Amino acid sequence: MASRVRFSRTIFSPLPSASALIPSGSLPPASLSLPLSNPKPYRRLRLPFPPSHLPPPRSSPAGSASPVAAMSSSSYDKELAAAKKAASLAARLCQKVQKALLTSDVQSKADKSPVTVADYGSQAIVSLVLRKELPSESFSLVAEEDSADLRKDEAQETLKRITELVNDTISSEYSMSVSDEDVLIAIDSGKSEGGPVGQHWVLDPIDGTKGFLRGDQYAIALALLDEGKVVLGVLGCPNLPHTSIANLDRHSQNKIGCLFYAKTGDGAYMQSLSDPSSNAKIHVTATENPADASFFESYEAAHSLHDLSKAIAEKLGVQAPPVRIDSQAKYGALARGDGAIYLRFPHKGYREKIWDHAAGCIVVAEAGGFATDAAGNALDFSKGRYLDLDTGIIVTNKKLMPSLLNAVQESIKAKNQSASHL
Ligand SMILES: Nc1ncnc2c1ncn2[C@@H]1O[C@H](COP(=O)(O)O)[C@@H](O)[C@H]1OP(=O)(O)O
Ligand SMILES: [Mg+2]
Repeated sequence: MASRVRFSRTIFSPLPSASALIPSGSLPPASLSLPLSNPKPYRRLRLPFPPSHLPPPRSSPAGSASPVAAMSSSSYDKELAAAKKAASLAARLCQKVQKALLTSDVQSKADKSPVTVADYGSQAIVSLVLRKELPSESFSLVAEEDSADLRKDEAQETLKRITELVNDTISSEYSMSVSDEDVLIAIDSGKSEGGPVGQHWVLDPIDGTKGFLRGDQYAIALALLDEGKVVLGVLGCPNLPHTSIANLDRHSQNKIGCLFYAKTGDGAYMQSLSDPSSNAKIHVTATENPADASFFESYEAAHSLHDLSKAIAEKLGVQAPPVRIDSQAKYGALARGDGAIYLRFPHKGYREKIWDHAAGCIVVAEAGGFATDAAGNALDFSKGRYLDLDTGIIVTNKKLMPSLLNAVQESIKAKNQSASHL
């Protein structure tokens, strides 16, 4: 029996009433309306949004096996500060939308429009904040969304809601206001192809859309690549409890909302999304004995082969049931020692994107863990928008990795043999 880590509505802090968020009866079912704070005398924002381009090539250290770069710990300080700010504001926007979704009687859970609003809004905020905080740098963003659908006539109401939400959210930090067109341009700055040369931001504006719609886990995942290596990563996990999910029953009343961050050579940290002063260094578990280990996998069976994970866990001697949660929140939870292993085996034909692993990968690596593909190769983020992978992704601490890799390879072999006998 899997341990399904679900988070009911009761875990959210006191909510505004649904009617405060959605005018009663005035909206069609697919609509989502959020309140605007009192408008301030905004200065119109005109950001330079050049088409994404690559900075001139720099001499790069010879490629090491690690996807995480080795740099001095003073590097990337201002980039990390900007990334934390961007992910925190994007998380705030997503929280507003999820609260409205969960408290709305109008909205159907199967309706994808809230996630659309939050996806686009989150991507626009991250893009705007990075440009605002790092104005002099060339800017390349590899991100999940583009504005093509939002530019269609039928999407204009949605676009207006997104712009309102973005303005409402950034008004807590900036005296500026953006137009619909600014939002579209900000979203489209995420069209970069990435690659091995120069610096590229990598963003999943909402990782784990299924979890977001269910009211469960999701993450805002932002990383920076430099010469093909991940040099920093930030994971905003608005619904993750501050303390271990391994003891969820005891801590079910605990506060939620975590921001994980890491920069190459500097360790991994966690802070409360609502209280930046609360940061603490985190480490993966030191568990060497698989019998003491627990493992994470996707909540959604469509995202990862649960049968294969079960076979691997049995072969390894893991006793605990799987802990199933959505999104890169799994990387964050593993990095702070909630569990020892993360197994991910997408169904045949699925291509992993770099934004689904870059931030999680450096958070775990800086916490003392390691992510590889099922053949034991380090993940390579330098090949563009996709990771070219052998079969799956496994994550654990360095002591457990050899025996885990062995169990993974034997289990895959056994699965392939039994498939060839059918
Ligand atoms: N068919 C699929 N197989 C594997 N992963 C998928 C599939 N469809 C979407 N995903 C992505 O898997 C990641 C979440 O997986 P999980 O929560 O199971 O770890 C998300 O990045 C999600 O995309 P998205 O970011 O659009 O939600
Ligand atoms: Mg994703």
